[in-house]
Amino acid sequence: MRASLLQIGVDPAESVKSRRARVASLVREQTGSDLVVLPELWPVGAFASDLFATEAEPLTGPTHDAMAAAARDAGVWLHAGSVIERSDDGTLYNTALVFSPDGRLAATYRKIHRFGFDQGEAVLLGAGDRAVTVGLPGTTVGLATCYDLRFPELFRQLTAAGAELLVVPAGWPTRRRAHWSLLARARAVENQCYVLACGTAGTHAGVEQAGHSVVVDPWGEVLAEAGPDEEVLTVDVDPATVARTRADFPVLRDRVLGLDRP
Ligand SMILES: O=C(O)CCC(=O)C(=O)O
Repeated sequence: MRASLLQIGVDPAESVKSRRARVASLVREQTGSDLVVLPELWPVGAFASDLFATEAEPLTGPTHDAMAAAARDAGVWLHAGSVIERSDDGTLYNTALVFSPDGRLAATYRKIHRFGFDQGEAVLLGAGDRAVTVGLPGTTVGLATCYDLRFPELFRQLTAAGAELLVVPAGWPTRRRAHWSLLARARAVENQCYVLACGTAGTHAGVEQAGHSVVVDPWGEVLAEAGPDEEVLTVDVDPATVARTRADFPVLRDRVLGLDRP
C-alpha cells in the first residue's frame, strides 16, 4: 500500500479558498498512491482560533465537496485532515474527514482531546466522544488528531478495535518537535501498528509549525520523515507486517490491565 502525506504550508498570506483549491490539485496529482493524508485544520491553521467561527463549515461544506471530488478524481482513499465543523446545534468541532476512492464520506472523527488548556480550541470547540476506525481494503485505520497523540488510551482503544494503521493529522508546533517524533514512535511500538503522522509547515497566528511528518513501522523504525517545509512524503507500507510483528513478538498478549485484547 502506497501512502502519501501532504505536509501543507498554512501561512496566512494564502486565503482559505485558494488553499482549498491548491490542496485539491495536489491531491489530484497523487494517482499512484492508495492512501493520501492531509494535516489537521489545514484550511484555517490549527492555531488561528480567531478564524474558527467564521471559517466553520457544515460536515458537507466546501472542504468536504472539494476533497470528495479530489479523492474521486485521483481514485485514492483520502484522509482529508480536519476542518472546523459547525454541527446542527451550532457547536464547533475539530472534525476529521475520510473519503473512499469513489468520493464517499467513509468516516468522520471529532477530536477527543482539545488542545490549549484554558484557551483556543480547548474553550472554543466541543469534544468528540467516540474512537473511530475505518476499514480500507485489507486493513483497518484508526483515527486520532494532533494532541490526541499524547493520550495512549485512545490508541489502545483503536488497536483493540482492529486498527493496524494509526493516522494522525496534526498542526504541531516547532517548539515541541522533540515530543512529536517520540510520541509517534511510542504509539507505534506500544500498539505494534504503523503510525502515519502528517503535520503542517509554515507559521500562522505566530506559531511556527514543525513539519517533519513521519511514518513509523510497527517495530518503531522511522520509514520516512519530511523536512520543515511543504513536502509530499510518499512511502510504501505493508499492513501484513502488523500481524507478523505481533506474532514474532507477542507483547500485546501479555496485557494485564484493560478488557480488550487485540
Ligand atoms: O500537544 C502538542 O504539543 C501540540 C498539540 C496541538 O498543537 C494541537 O492539538 O493542535
